[in-house]
Amino acid sequence: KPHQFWQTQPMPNINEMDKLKPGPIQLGVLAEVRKDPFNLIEKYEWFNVDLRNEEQAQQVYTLLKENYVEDDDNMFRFDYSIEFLRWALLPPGQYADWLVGVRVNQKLVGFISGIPVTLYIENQQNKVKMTEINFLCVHKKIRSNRLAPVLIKEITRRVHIKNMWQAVYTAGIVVPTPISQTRYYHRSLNAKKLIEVGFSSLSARQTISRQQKLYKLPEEPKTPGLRPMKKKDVAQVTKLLNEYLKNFKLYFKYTEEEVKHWFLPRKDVISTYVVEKEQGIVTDFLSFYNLPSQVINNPKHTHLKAAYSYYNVATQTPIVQLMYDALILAKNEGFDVFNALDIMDNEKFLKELMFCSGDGQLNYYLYNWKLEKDMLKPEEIGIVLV
Ligand SMILES: COc1cccc(CC(=N)NC(=O)c2cccnc2OC2CCNCC2)c1
Repeated sequence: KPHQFWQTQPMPNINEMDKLKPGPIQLGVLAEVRKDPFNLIEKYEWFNVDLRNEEQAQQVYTLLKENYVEDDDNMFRFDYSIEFLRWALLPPGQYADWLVGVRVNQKLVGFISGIPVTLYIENQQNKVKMTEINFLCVHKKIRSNRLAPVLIKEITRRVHIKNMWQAVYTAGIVVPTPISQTRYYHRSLNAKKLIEVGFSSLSARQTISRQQKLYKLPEEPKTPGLRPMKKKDVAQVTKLLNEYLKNFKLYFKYTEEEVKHWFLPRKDVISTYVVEKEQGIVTDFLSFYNLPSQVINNPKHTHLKAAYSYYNVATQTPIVQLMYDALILAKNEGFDVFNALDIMDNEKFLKELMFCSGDGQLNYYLYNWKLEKDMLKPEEIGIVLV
């Protein structure tokens, strides 16, 4: 039924692709935006989640832990921590009513989030203030009550009220109309565990010890001057990042405030390492975020520890060497696997560093915007969603 709902939304559908001109599909009229929330079915009520409140944060954590995205074989489910959710959903400029919950008898049964972003689309002229949507989740027990479309419409209304008319989001499923279909790759760090949890499998000729040898990594990174990012690096990292992202057709521009929020290391959430040369010059940096998955039923392991490639900028260090060091650092931080999409320059290191392609794809979506061409290639995507 998704297509029924999505046909009602300002997303280009196949046959009208060619006659729309690039830019907003529908022009928003602030005066016409509904001032009151959409109606909910009996006993359901809207609830703005305050993630700073421990109890409310616990409610979101538990809803996601038990009901959020699973892999295609329903063997793993994302298990975002509370500290991760605070990082992801309380960035500078956040709006209190963009963390949208639905409750029944004080229990959280539905959620959707938005954060304010400024997205550059296909060139410097199209600098669009919009929302990044994430964490759409409805409790398994009340699926097909058509709650998801209401959550989407309600957060759309709350974004429109702020005079913003576009959104960016990702999804594993294909609904009208992806702007890019990216593929995900994973690099084994702990071969034995990946086999024990069923993430990897052995072919006839492979053995666990052969796999461990194949994916073995040095104890320490190779690049001289590689160290955890500190506050004093913020200005240089901001310059490096903004300069690098201009190479792509879809990217955010970061203030120093935003770089502080998104890149300063947070234990068990985000790891960022910089390469510092003589006189304190920072020439490169790498970053990855911590998103464990619950192993749904496994006698030996409850979780898969996964690091996800975030933003990596290599101006002096070869990208393959920088990412090889990322693998070593992630291994030393205790991760079992390192995941990456084939976006930005990732193709340059995926094969050489022995990443295997995953069985699914991650689709990028832009709400209410027609691109010059219908799709962007993955290597033209310069944004990473968590
Ligand atoms: C291994 O445990 C999993 C638990 C749930 C889903 C998946 C497969 C999957 N859907 N993976 C991704 O979407 C993915 C693969 C590589 C890099 N980033 C990704 O997703 C990120 C970005 C989008 N929001 C979720 C996290 C795997």
